[in-house]
Amino acid sequence: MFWKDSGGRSSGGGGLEQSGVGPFGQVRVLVVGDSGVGKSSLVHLILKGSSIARPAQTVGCTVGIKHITYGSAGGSSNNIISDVERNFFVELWDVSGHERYRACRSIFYTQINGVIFVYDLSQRKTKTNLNKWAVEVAETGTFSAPLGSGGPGGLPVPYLVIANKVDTVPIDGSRVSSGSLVDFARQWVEKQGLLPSSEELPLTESFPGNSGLRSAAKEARYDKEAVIKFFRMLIRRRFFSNELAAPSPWSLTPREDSVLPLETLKDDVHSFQRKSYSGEDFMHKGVTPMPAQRNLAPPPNLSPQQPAFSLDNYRYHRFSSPSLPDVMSSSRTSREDIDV
Ligand SMILES: Nc1nc2c(ncn2[C@@H]2O[C@H](COP(=O)(O)OP(=O)(O)OP(=O)(O)O)[C@@H](O)[C@H]2O)c(=O)[nH]1
Repeated sequence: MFWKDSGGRSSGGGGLEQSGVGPFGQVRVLVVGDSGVGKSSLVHLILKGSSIARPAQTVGCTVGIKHITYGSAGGSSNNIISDVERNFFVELWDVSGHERYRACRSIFYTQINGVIFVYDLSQRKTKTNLNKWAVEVAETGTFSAPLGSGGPGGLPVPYLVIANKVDTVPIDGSRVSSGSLVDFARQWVEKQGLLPSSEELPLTESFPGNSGLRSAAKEARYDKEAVIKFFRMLIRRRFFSNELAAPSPWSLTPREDSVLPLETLKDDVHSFQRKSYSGEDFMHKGVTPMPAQRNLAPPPNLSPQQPAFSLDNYRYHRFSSPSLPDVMSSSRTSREDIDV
């Protein structure tokens, strides 16, 4: 079988709700990146809440389904939509990074709502290769609820960049050998003290936005809350927003220091689902921002599109609790005309 559904059944394009409890709709998220960076391990972690010891190499594409609720159980009675927590499915399309599927994998790039780019923190080449992935998806894919402005390679949907295998990088920040000549040169230059930061060395085809999330899928560590928020943002855009053409809140330029703290997270989906969208929730479990994260002025640049998640993005995005009623009170939309 060229691809398999590993997690359940999708509800289709949406609107299948029955008395507020049935599935309401689905969003589709592509998970792409070079072979071996840990996509399947990460998807397994997102779906099951645990690591997988020996993931099989993906054949073509594997589709997993994550159940998410969206809405407020304690919503105001003046607001019909926010009174109900609705059920959604997030389809995670884990596309094989192996070269043998290059010619045909674009068949999986259909009606995409968002993209998760994964690279291996110890293999710099896998990061620079994300450009190629972005171009491939942008040029050959079809999209649902596209953005007004394009991201890397012209990608017209929100995206998230996850640097996996953080466990392979020494805590002091020095890099492990990647086997790449560019990395070797970078390490040499850094040792000479010629660069203030390793990220300053220009790389051809460097992927936009050096920040993003870090994970160690093998050790079951990732920023679960941020990933769930990404999914919820996609749900909001797909089903509850009329503002596709507006400047996107996730187009703000992230800062270098916006990588989120790693935590070992237990699978507490249900308790998380009951949380509100307050900005405080984003300050993960009492972790306060670094001094440099508190006082900076908002980044000025609104384009091109940048990864959806950074602390900056959370400060300005529309998930904050004051904006939620607006979102939820907007009529159901317009988005259904682009159903799969
Ligand atoms: N050290 C370490 N190894 C990891 C981590 N995540 C995944 N791996 C290992 O990396 C290898 C490849 O992982 P996969 O999840 O199959 O990678 P993939 O990106 O899905 O690969 P393809 O299916 O070929 O596209 C496996 O041996 C994993 O156990 C991690 O966080 N740290």
